[in-house]
Amino acid sequence: MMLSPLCISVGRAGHPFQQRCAHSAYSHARFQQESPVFLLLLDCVWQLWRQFPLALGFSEALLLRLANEVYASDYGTFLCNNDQERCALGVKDRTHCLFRALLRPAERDYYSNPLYEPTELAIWPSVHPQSLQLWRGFFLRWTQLAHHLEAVQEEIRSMVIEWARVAQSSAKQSSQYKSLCTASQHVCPHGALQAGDCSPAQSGGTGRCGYAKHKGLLLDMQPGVRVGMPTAELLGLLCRGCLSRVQNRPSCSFSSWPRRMSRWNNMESSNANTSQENPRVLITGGLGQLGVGLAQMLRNQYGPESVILSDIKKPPSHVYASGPFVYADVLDYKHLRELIVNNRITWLVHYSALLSAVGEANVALARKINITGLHNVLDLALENCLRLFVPSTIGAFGPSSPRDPAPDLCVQRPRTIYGVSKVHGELMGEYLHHKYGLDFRCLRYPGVISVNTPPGGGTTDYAVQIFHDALSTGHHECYLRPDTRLPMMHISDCHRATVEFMQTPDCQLSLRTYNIAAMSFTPEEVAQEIRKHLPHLKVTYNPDSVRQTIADSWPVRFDDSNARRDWGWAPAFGLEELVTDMLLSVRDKRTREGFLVS
Ligand SMILES: NC(=O)c1ccc[n+]([C@@H]2O[C@H](COP(=O)([O-])OP(=O)(O)OC[C@H]3O[C@@H](n4cnc5c(N)ncnc54)[C@H](O)[C@@H]3O)[C@@H](O)[C@H]2O)c1
Ligand SMILES: C[C@@H](O)[C@H](N)C(=O)O
Repeated sequence: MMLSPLCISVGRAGHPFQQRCAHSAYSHARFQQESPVFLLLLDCVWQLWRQFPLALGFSEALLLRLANEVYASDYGTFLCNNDQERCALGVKDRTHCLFRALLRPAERDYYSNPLYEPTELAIWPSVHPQSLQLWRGFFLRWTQLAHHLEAVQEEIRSMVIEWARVAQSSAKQSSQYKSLCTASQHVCPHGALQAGDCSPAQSGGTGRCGYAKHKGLLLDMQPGVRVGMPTAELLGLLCRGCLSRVQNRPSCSFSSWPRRMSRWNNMESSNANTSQENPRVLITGGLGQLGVGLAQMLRNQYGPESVILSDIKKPPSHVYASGPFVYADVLDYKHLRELIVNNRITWLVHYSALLSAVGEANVALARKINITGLHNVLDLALENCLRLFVPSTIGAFGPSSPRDPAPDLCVQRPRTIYGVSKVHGELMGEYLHHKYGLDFRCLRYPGVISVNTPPGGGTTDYAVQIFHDALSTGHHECYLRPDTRLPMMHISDCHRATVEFMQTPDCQLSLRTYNIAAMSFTPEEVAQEIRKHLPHLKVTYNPDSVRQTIADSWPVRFDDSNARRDWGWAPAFGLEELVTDMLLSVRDKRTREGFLVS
């Protein structure tokens, strides 16, 4: 702890403890030199501790102990004004040192912060008056409150110990973990919940399983563990959905939980309820290549009425007949808000965007839809406590990014407005997640290959068109060079990844933005694979400079190991399966629509 030597100095440097507090804060007499400077220091440290509960290695209990010891102590640590006085009186020989006592293992354990996460990063406390709070643990220590503080600390400690124990028996645990963490089975100690959200704390709830993670703390209780009231309160604190209830409870000593969560204090979390029910999903830009199929997959799981497709264009009749559709322009904030409120939306999937090639042709519009539209959606998600999914893309990387493979975290300097807007989306979402707890989730999709809805003007579109050409004219003119390798994915893998990711409990996510990968091929390789079925396919190459430049700046492969590890991502389609499926589906579609099939 660094303090300005001009203001305060601590310990050996010679803070005059005797003058400042010898006559005790409990006495009515006041001497000229008396001043609770050390107490002020402790209060400052407590403010830091409160704003950054994971950043300091000690607990509030240590600060309270020091605050007491400085006025009335069995130890000699705070006696006298300086070393000279202490030597003259033989304080060191005739008394015991408090700090040595505090370093004994039992004491050390007791005063350590079980939530402590070492980090290299500097912490920047807020010094706004509204950020500074009354140190209730000290100033109201004779009231009921203090007892709860201890109880909660004890609960945290025992849960951390329990977690360490459980983590050790990992083989059995990991399979249990996987199965228990699937959304349908996920139940927290407060009652049933899914997808990582939490219902309001209920006293004495019995957890069939319990998962709570708040910034690195994973609490994992065995099925059948009886959870006492303080645990339920604690878990309530650690789970976003419960914050409002618990923080407003006067007996809860954590009423001063970090400021960054204060947004949740003032509102009833809709997720608290909805986590027990099916989500209610709104998809923006839903009539593009990806929206209709995703809606179908979600409707199969949650019922047709639970998913609303929206877009600014007229839906084809089969889409209109398949479930709710509404007109929604992402640039119209008020209307979007009305839709979200009136339909009690809990998940928002934000698909509206101009893709890479179209975006370059109309930068102003791309900026508006991809950035202004995104801001509207982020604000609405935050306001209404929605789980927000925003797709990103291989296009979020640029020529200075590692290309083979591109990891989740690396330099991102895309050269398209599309890519820039996507990086902006990733960063804004993550920022709001870290600052306000927004449940932001983002997958970087590869080029997606589908049959039913044509792609909306991207650089990877050739990989869809080639199948249609192969089955119609037998000739495809490719706008990319034959050796342009890009990550690609079958649409059903893309939808499955999205749904699985959305259902993953918060506690399993170590990132908010993940790469997902399935395969990576060049135009020549996909043509070769198609020729195994249609040997007559002819492909000519006429590279388009805009799209070729874009493709050359993108990764050739994605590293998706984090997605595989954290939430079990695994693609079902490789190139061979993709080609077989695409040829079948395109043939079917063309036949149904009365087109010639070669
Ligand atoms: N398709 C892919 O290969 C791919 C790959 C990576 C990421 N993505 C991302 O997935 C999302 C969906 O992609 P897609 O392929 O379905 O895109 P798409 O271009 O096919 O569809 C986008 C939809 O947004 C709609 N839209 C445009 N302006 C709008 C506005 N103002 N308000 C509401 N809607 C508006 C369009 O009408 C269109 O239906 C996009 O964000 C895209 O960046 C797609
Ligand atoms: C890759 C993806 O973002 C989109 N298909 C595009 O090419 O723009």
